[in-house]
Amino acid sequence: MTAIEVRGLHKAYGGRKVVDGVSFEVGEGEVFGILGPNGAGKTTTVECVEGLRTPDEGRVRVCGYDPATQRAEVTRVLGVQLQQSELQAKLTVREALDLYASFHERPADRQALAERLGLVPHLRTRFGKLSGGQQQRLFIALALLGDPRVVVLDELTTGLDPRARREVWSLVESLRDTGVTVLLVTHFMEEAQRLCDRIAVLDQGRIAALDTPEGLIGRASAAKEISFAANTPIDPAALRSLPGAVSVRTAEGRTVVGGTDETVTAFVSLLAREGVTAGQLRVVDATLDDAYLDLTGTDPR
Ligand SMILES: Nc1ncnc2c1ncn2[C@@H]1O[C@H](COP(=O)(O)OP(=O)(O)OP(=O)(O)O)[C@@H](O)[C@H]1O
Repeated sequence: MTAIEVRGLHKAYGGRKVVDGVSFEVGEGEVFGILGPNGAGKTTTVECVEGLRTPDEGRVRVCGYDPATQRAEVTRVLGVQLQQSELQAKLTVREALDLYASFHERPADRQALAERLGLVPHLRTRFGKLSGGQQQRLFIALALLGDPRVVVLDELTTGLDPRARREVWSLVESLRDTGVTVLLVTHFMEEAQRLCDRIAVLDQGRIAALDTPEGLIGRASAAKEISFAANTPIDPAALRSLPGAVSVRTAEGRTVVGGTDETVTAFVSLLAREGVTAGQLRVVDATLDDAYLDLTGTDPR
């Protein structure tokens, strides 16, 4: 079943189009990522899904309900991660859980949720005294209080240290295991690659690509990168003419050739033929970063 449907979504601010014909569907139980440079229209898109913005044009449905006109129904099925500033510093974790539970007709079991998210030792701690990772765990708990079928997480791990980020990732993985559908907006490639079943890359209000992480990586112009420091110079033209080679550049005394498996084999033969020794030779596979850069021409960080 389709959990989220977005079809032909358009939104402009003051005559400037920021979402320009975005369409995607998220299946039940899927973790769907939205990636894109600053200002690409990611938040505007998810805010239309949440019912916080009204589309100028297009169809948006969450579990079959229209967020613009069926707010009560959408609130029952959708959980939204709050932004940090929306909680008062003096509110304790328990008070926050009680307050947000009161917004729902049939709230989830607060104690079980607190246990699942490791919040039990912090129930009496004020929000302002929680670490960044603990605050994010509380935001996830609040998003889950209505026992939602769909959760929207927008830049969930921005500002967290690597350990806290990994902790939050495990929580999202455990959400997936319970069959909850997740719409995740992120700037982190590693996060998208690890958590998402499929990813839409948004660029200037349009979907530049929509695929699995592996599918997107396969679209990088160079599937392999050979990097080395040669003991004698190699003619760049010879490297460029290697079969499958798409790029040759030098960086910090090293030469980097982008290409395919075929390029790697031909490169090794070239070294043997020319009697060149390549020091610190490395061959690495393309990553989601490479694919993202090729698709958007911008660095994700
Ligand atoms: N209420 C608003 N009024 C006018 N312009 C807005 C409004 N909200 C967003 N914008 C503009 O619309 C564009 C898209 O913003 P949006 O927040 O959707 O992008 P984003 O992809 O989420 O960006 P970021 O990664 O920086 O959060 C930006 O140029 C932003 O300045």
